[in-house]
Amino acid sequence: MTDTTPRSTADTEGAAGTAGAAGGGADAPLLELRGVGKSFGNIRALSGVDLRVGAGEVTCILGDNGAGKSTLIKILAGLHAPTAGSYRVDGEEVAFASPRDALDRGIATVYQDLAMVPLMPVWRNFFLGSEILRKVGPFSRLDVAAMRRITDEELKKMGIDLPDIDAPVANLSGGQKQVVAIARAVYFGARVLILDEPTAALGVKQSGVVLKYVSAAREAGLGVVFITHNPHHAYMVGDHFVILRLGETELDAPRAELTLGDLTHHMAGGAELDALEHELARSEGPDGGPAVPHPTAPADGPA
Ligand SMILES: Nc1ncnc2c1ncn2[C@@H]1O[C@H](COP(=O)(O)OP(=O)(O)OP(=O)(O)O)[C@@H](O)[C@H]1O
Repeated sequence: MTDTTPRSTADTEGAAGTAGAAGGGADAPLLELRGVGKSFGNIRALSGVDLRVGAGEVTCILGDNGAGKSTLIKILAGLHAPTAGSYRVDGEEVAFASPRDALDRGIATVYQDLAMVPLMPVWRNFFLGSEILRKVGPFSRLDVAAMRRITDEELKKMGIDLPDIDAPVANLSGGQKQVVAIARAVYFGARVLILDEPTAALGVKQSGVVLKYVSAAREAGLGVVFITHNPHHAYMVGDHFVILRLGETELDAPRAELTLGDLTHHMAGGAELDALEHELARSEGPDGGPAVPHPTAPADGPA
């Protein structure tokens, strides 16, 4: 199931070079966290988290509110430094000082707000912050033709056919916006895509569109970290699953060891849910009826 083929010769050389230098070995994962923790003063947001993300692999991080997902993303993206454990890229330990450092190593994060300017055209958003310029006499001008052409080509490469790349991004559906953001990250050299709940605000059909491109990114050999609340979405594309609860790893398993039912059960509370079921079963009477009458049950005897 897992394809560890690097995307390009450049990737192979880069990965092998740094991994070799750090003693990580040629088969070092793209990303690896070992025993990572993060505290904010007395608040421990994450503790003892391990994570490995390989090329051509989708690792899903699931968890309820407050589980530590955002903190984990921020560590991976170079926004937070971990307060415990180690972070390795291509087998080499890193200490990112900023998201720019992470981007330079090919780690791109697509946040829920997508960092797009709604009223600007699709192509302009595609190149936002990395515009192509051309010299006109002593001046530099935006090379609109080149940016339009590349945007169109890159979207088509990912199988995205937008009717009009001159339309403002605000006109796109939520799913299309996510997909444009993914294509943009891939074009600018992402080897690892971190997707922050990309389907959270979407309906079934639009979620399907996004999940299709998560798969496409995997097929292109990228490592994908897919953060979600939704076990159904995770199971459709995931190769590996990590569930966080209150900052700790509750489950860490490859797809082969887990059914969708298991994943849903764990997300719904796992052991806590079992204990609740057990308690509810115990409150049933010997004949299977409730030992304590249900509040809406009619009282015995004359009214
Ligand atoms: N900058 C911060 N300062 C103090 N506490 C923080 C900070 N960031 C996160 N926390 C705490 O760390 C814990 C984990 O938060 P985090 O936002 O990572 O969870 P989450 O899984 O992303 O939740 P949600 O799905 O609700 O966004 C929470 O208890 C939160 O209050």
